[in-house]
Formats: sequence, structure tokens, C-alpha cells
Amino acid sequence: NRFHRESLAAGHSQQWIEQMSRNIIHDLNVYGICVIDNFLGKEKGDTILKEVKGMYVTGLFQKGQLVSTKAPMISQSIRGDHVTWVDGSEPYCETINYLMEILDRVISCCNGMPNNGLFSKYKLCKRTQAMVACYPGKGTHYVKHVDNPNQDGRCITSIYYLNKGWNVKENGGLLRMFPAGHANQVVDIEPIFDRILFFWSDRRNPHEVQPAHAIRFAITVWYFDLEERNQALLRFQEKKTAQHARSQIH
Ligand SMILES: Cn1c(O)c(C(=O)NCC(=O)O)c(=O)c2ccccc21
Ligand SMILES: [Mn+2]
Repeated sequence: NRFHRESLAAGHSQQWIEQMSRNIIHDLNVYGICVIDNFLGKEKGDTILKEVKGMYVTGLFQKGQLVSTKAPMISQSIRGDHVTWVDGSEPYCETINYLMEILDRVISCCNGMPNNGLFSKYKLCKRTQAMVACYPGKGTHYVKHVDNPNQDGRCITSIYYLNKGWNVKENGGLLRMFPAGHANQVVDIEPIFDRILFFWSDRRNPHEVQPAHAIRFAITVWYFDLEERNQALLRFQEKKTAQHARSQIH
């Protein structure tokens, strides 16, 4: 649909970075969402998928949160999404690290580009580590939510999908977004291999992951707005100090 773009992934030169940034700036200003296909190219995508599968089979993913099945009588509960966090320096994540470096260059290019519209309100210079997520299938899903509903500092969500030959009809696992201000129009995004997605992390973009019936991998990075992040850290610090003071009184 309208904002699916192809990236000329012929290596990642500066002009490629700038072209991607212009696409992201345009789409986030107009739709609040940007989808780019063939982002890193098959070779890099394959290597990232291999690294993620390697982490999964070596049991590096934390157990997913417990979700009970619909059938109450069966007490067995399936585990939901499994996640693990990497900062990219781990020896088994060299190409995941490459993805993070490319994303950092693209986002910093967006940040510095003249006439970047809504981006001019933000200073995008820090991010989270990368969250590598796996839905083990069996109907595991993620309920409708907003990533950053209460100004925790996260400004842009970036999700890189790794699922080859994904068929939503059989496998489910659709990302359904409910962009605010676009009058109950939903945006359905298939989690297909080498696709990258960017969207505003706040209440502009509620979204859900529909039940997945096959193993579904994705890597997410959140970019902070410096000011909002600093305010959030201050609030968090004050809360901790107040709690500490209260705990001293008794
Ligand atoms: C596993 N997983 C998620 O998949 C999404 C999310 O929105 N995913 C969208 C997607 O994978 O298309 C999340 O937003 C999320 C937030 C905290 C912890 C885990 C999380
Ligand atoms: Mn989310």
C-alpha cells in the first residue's frame, strides 16, 4: 500500500542513508508510519536471521510471560513472546550490530536534515538496546497497546522483521496499527523478511500483534527524544528518592 517503499540496498552508502532518511521523514510526517522493504538486502538479512536463530536455540531468550489458554479447564498456559536484549557488542550479534549502526546513521540523518517537519521538535541522539523478540507460535500474540503512553522518552519505534515466506493467512502474526487521527483506519503490516518499520512510539500509534501460529522473529530499537528522556529520568529519580525517604520514616 501507499507507504511501502523499496530500498536500493546496493550497499549502504551515505546517499543511500540520505534517501532512506528522506523517505522516513516524509512518511512519519504524513502517516506517522514508514515501511521500507529489502532494507539491508538478502545477504545481511540472512546473516541476522542466522544470529537470531542461534541465540534462540542456545536458550538466550528469557521465558515469555505466562499467558493462559482460552480454555479455562486446561490449566496449561502457553508462554507469550520471548525477548532478549543485546547492545550489539556480543560476539554472536555482529550483523545485528551492523543493523543498529545503520539505524543510528539513518535516524541521526533524519534528525539533522533541514525541513524535517515534526522531527525538528525532537533531538534524537540516544536509543535503547535492541530487543530481539520471538513469538513461539501456538497463537501467542501481543495485546493492543501504545509503546510510550506516558512520556518515558521513547520517540520512534523501529522494528526489523526476519520471517521468510511468512503467510499471514496460515501463520497470522499480523501487526495491526490503529493510527490516531486517521479516523478508525487500521494499517496491517506483515512481518516479512528484511522489512523495516518506523513509527511514532506515543499515543499516535496503538498497535497489536495478532496470534502467531509459526515462530515469528523481530528486532526492535526505540529512539529517545533527549529532552523527554531527561525529564522522565528526573521524575523517576525523584520518585525513588521519595520512596526511599518514606521507607526511612517507619
Ligand atoms: C515482544 N514485544 C512486542 O512484539 C512488541 C510489539 O509491539 N511488537 C510489534 C511487532 O512485533 O510487530 C512490543 O511493543 C513489546 C513491548 C515490550 C516487551 C515486548 C514487546
Ligand atoms: Mn509495541
